[in-house]
Amino acid sequence: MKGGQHTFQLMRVSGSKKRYLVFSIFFSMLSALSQMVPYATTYLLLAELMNTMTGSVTLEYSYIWSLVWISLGALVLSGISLFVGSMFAHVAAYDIIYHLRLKLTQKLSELPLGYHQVHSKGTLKGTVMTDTERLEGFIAHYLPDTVTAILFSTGVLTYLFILDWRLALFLLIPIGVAMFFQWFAFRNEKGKEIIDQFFNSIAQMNGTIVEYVQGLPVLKVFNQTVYSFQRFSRDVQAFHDYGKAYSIYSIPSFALLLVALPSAFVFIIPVGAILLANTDDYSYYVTIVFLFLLLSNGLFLPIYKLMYVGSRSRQIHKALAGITKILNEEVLPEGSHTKKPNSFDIQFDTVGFSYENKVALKDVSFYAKQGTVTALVGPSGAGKSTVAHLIARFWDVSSGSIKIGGMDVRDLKTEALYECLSIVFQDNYMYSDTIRNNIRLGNAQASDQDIERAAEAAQCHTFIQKLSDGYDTKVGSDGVHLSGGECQRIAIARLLLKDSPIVILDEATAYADAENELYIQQALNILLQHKTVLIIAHRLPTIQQADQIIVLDQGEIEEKGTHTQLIAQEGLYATLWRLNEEGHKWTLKTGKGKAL
Ligand SMILES: Nc1ncnc2c1ncn2[C@@H]1O[C@H](COP(=O)(O)OP(=O)(O)OP(=O)(O)O)[C@@H](O)[C@H]1O
Repeated sequence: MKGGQHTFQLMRVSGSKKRYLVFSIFFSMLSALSQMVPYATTYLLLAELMNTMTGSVTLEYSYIWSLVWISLGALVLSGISLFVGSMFAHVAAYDIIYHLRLKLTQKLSELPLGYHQVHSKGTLKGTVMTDTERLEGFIAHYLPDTVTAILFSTGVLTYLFILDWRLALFLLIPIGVAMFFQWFAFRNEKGKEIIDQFFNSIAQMNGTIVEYVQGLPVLKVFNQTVYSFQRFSRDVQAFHDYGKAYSIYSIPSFALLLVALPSAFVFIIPVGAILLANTDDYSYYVTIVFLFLLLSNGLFLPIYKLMYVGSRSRQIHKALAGITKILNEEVLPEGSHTKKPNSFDIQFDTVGFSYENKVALKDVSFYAKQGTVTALVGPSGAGKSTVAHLIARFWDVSSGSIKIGGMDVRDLKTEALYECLSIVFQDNYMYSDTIRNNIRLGNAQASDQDIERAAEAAQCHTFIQKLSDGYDTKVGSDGVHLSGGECQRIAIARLLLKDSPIVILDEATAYADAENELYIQQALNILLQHKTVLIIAHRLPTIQQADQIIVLDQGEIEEKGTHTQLIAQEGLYATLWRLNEEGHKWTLKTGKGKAL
């Protein structure tokens, strides 16, 4: 049975203990066995009554009462075991989900940063939260039901075959037909495709919902409604269409199941009548026909539950596939050097790199001396960010090598590499925590004085002090809202605390307003002192003083030199510089063509 395979696969994957699950299975089995007892006692009771009616024995009330008490005791035991089994199943489920979520988040933190750039946060969140929740439901609710249903129905059917195989065969006809159609509906290629499309549409919608919420401010500014957000409405529509298709597809087989399962008596009564008409042992057949009628009804619920679990199995299979895909994702090989290099110059040696099917860098070689500033410029898509990201091992180079202090970045342990460098992005993430703790991320050992000193140097001390709780003010969803420039300066304070010898600036001041840009520049000047700096900037005046400017075009180095040398060369850089200057002269015009 797929459910059992899934559960044990889950336990293997999550590394959780088998104990709770074994207890759960044990008590579910005990419950199933106890459920069968009242049917056996009913059979004995009927047999006793028939024997009394035919005059072969006299009715013994003490025997009848003992059967009644055994039935009641078995029902109570069944209820208690079901409860205990279900409790253990819940504990097992939460234990597995707990370990699975830990493993997933651990794995996500081990995956290269490039992985997170290309995978939607919504889809990852869907796998870590929704898929694991689905598994929780499966283990906690369906597993005890499945164990009980399988044991009960096979036990009862075997017993009925022993009593009379002819009646048992006729009892099996409606059950078999219903089970076959149900199985066929969910196991054939069309069924699998419809179920896959439905669950893929849920995952897709999860991804776009997160994106939609993140992009809401932009949508509002442009006065857009949900329906104009094409991807979102398209995904919601797809979910609706596939959900409808899934329901339409699955309803007939479920309807058949609901009609066929309780209709076994239609077969048992005529076959029973024929058997009664042709037997000498009348009282025996009256007893078992009665028992068959009783049990055909008793089998309905467990078989219905089994079929229901079967119909969910593909969903569980998909959730498990999503989880194992992340867990099996390849991490970059870990280097063996635990200590950071002794020096911090950066050397690119004929570096080539391709994204899945796109060449981004070809034969890129340059040397950035320790303590100097290297600027990367070039048209959009030239490969500037790729160069910066490769130093931080967002991915590994396809060919050539990148060395820090003469040591290949692939040979450094992740901690050693990230001790060497810091990256300042355009957008800086603030955790839902106090400002103090957000800055302390740069160095967990930093004292409050260190934090304030860093904040002062990063030009954010003054505005932090003006906040209601100063450094203890919470930021994020349930705290104050900070402007992009303020977040940027807090991020710089964080990096000042970290004090890494290499700093990469990726369009760090691109969106800052004039006042913030001045503050950020001042903060950066302090951060960058005596560091090896790699800076990507579209606004060329900001990198005019760089020790070396590397001009990239279509993944290749076009020119290299200082600002003066490159202007003199009159190549691509000189053209970009001219365009930049013209851009600065650009002013908004009024409707009448006058400059504002
Ligand atoms: N994750 C990715 N998957 C596939 N292709 C990518 C990916 N990231 C970048 N590229 C492609 O690689 C090339 C180089 O991209 P890169 O971001 O390095 O350029 P850039 O010079 O930094 O551009 P910009 O100035 O616009 O930020 C581009 O053609 C881009 O489309």
